[in-house]
Amino acid sequence: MSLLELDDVSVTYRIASGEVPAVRGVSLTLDSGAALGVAGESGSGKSTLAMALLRLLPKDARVGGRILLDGDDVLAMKWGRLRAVRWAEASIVFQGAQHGLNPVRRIGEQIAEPLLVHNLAKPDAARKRVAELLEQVGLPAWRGRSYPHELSGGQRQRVMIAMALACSPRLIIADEPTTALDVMVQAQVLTLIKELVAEQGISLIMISHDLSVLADVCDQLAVMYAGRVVEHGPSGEVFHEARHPYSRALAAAFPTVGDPVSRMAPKGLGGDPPDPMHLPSGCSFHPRCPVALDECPSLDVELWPAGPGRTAACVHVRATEEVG
Ligand SMILES: Nc1ncnc2c1ncn2[C@@H]1O[C@H](COP(=O)(O)OP(=O)(O)OP(=O)(O)O)[C@@H](O)[C@H]1O
Repeated sequence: MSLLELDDVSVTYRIASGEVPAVRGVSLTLDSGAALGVAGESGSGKSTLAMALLRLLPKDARVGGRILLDGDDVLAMKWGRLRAVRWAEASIVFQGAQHGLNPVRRIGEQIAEPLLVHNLAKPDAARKRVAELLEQVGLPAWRGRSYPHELSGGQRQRVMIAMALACSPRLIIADEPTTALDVMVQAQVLTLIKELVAEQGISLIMISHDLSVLADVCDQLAVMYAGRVVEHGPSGEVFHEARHPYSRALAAAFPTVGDPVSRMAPKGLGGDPPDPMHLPSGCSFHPRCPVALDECPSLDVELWPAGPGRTAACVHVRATEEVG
């Protein structure tokens, strides 16, 4: 059984001027110990999807479809069960660690908190576990007595990872975990995440707009555009031989891990991502697509088979696979 199964998941935000369909019909699975990367430009729905997984969305968000964590229906969970699942079974590392830490409490107390709150350790055992966790993320145990402002950005992000690991979750969701860091520190934190996944058998969902970072860390990649998955498959293949023109543009935008141009629009793509309240007809990507056909504005796109273990939502893929 998969650790996580998303079946036709959609998220719509209700705002004063109408409804924002931020995530549309996403179906994905994640096996135990596997790492899935979710890529896409700003606004493609990546963070909304991540937050939906642990029901962390604001009240104005309506979630549809099914999210199964170890066979348990997350959307139907009672509050008490959901609290236990967060941290103890699955935890999230957000970007910009400085905002996730309490500035007036010592690092060690903050790492110990989930252990104590979930009754997973008594204070003495929690102290030992904090020292162990700090070492695991490459920080000396005495750092537990520091305050967040005494640490660098990279060290703070390591602390956030230690917090996420505290209750030994089976799944970590990392939302742009290295975006706020400089290139060298970014590479160190990525290496740490890779080691944790490989050595501790933790499953990972990593979100980034940088396909090269995801390809480096993850086994599988899902590329999102305008709330939909437009390509999915083994990460090396999606990165090096993308079948969807949008994934190709994303891959070309980030040739090396940690490229500082990472906030720029994908190379070769004109225009901006569409406003979700006014999505283009047919394939949402057609107004920016360099290989669009006359039929694309009225095409009913879906994820078509694009080779072994791969799918892509592009008319060219459908045509090739039909012929092949
Ligand atoms: N609370 C909210 N209320 C209304 N709309 C929202 C809300 N949060 C996000 N959105 C909209 O949902 C869409 C998806 O946003 P989301 O933050 O999930 O994208 P993203 O791919 O994670 O982008 P980024 O990389 O910039 O974080 C965007 O159009 C965004 O404006």
